[in-house]
Amino acid sequence: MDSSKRTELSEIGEFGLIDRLKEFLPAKSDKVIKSIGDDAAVIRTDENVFQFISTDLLMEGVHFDLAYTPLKHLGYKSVAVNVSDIAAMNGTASHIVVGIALSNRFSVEAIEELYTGMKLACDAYSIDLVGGDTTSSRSGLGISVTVVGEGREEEVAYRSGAQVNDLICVTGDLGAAFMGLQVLEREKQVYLANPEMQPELLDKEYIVQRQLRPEARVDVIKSFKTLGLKPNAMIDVSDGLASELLHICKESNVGAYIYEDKLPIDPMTFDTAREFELDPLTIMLNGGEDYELLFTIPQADYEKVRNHPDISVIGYIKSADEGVNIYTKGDHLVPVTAQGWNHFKA
Ligand SMILES: Nc1ncnc2c1ncn2[C@@H]1O[C@H](COP(=O)(O)OP(=O)(O)OP(=O)(O)O)[C@@H](O)[C@H]1O
Ligand SMILES: Cc1ncc(C[n+]2csc(CCOP(=O)(O)O)c2C)c(N)n1
Ligand SMILES: [Mg+2]
Repeated sequence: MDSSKRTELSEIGEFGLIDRLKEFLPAKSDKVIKSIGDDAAVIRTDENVFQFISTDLLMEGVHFDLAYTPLKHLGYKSVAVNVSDIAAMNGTASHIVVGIALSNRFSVEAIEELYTGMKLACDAYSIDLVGGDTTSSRSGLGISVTVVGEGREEEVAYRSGAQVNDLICVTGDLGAAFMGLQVLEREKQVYLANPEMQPELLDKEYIVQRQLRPEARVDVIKSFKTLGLKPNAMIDVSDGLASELLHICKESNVGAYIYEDKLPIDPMTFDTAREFELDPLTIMLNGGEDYELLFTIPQADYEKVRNHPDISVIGYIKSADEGVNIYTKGDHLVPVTAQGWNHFKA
């Protein structure tokens, strides 16, 4: 690392920074099967049992706004987003440790509310919270969760495993969490302008809940086992479909074609996007925080997913020289660019 030169974080963005750290920190032990660069690190523990480790930090003002985020939901979400990274490896989460940075603006009851949400998530995902760290903060609430899990060697799905001609699949629907956030921000502004006004959230329940209390798709991971399906590559959608597809293509050294008319969107997300004069396609591609799974499977496995209610086939893996493109409804072929969430990028 050249420390005589000053490079702005905004020049390289979050992913450029991670690439540099990855170069700087090659793994020493041959037990490290996958170091920096996937949804979780993969460590060999036993002959064919692999352990996963991943961590996610949630910062007030960046990841949540306490003006409209109930602490119980926040506790649930901070666990769910971590479990999601283990699911993205086709693994099973087992334990978490939790660090919290607090100011004395929080009461003991408020912190118990946060932990009630975490406990609910631990129960829902059958994991145990086994430790953590507590510190004071002068700049808002911070929640750091580290999760460990495991999986069998032959079942692990890396970002790097996509093969030319694979089908590209995504679970659930896209863009709902982003539109939920827009609604919450709008209601916050209305409230600030006139505290007498009641928030109008009743008809937006689904998308608001997708923002405040997302679920990790462990249900889909379980159904892979029942279906006898092992994705060639997988990632969870935290920064937006476009960004995650580009990660899979970069790591697998392949290209991709996806189809706008195959992308799954809930009618409430679509209608709310229109209400906000936003393009539903942009929201589906770049919204972020969906915590759905994006994965690729061999074409021979099509029958296994064809009638699955929670899986959409959205395109094909192509060779790298074909690029990563989307066929829009007007039949235009447009390059997919990552305009989703990227810490530091303007
Ligand atoms: N500060 C860091 N130091 C070392 N490795 C890092 C750092 N930040 C991220 N990484 C690693 O970079 C890879 C990609 O991280 P990233 O946070 O983009 O993935 P993710 O956890 O799937 O996404 P998200 O944070 O949106 O859930 C992971 O292997 C992660 O462990
Ligand atoms: C108050 C507030 N502002 C913005 C957002 C949106 N947001 C924050 S982090 C992130 C991507 C995932 O983060 P990471 O990559 O760190 O896991 C997104 C889409 C929000 N939820 N709340
Ligand atoms: Mg991830």
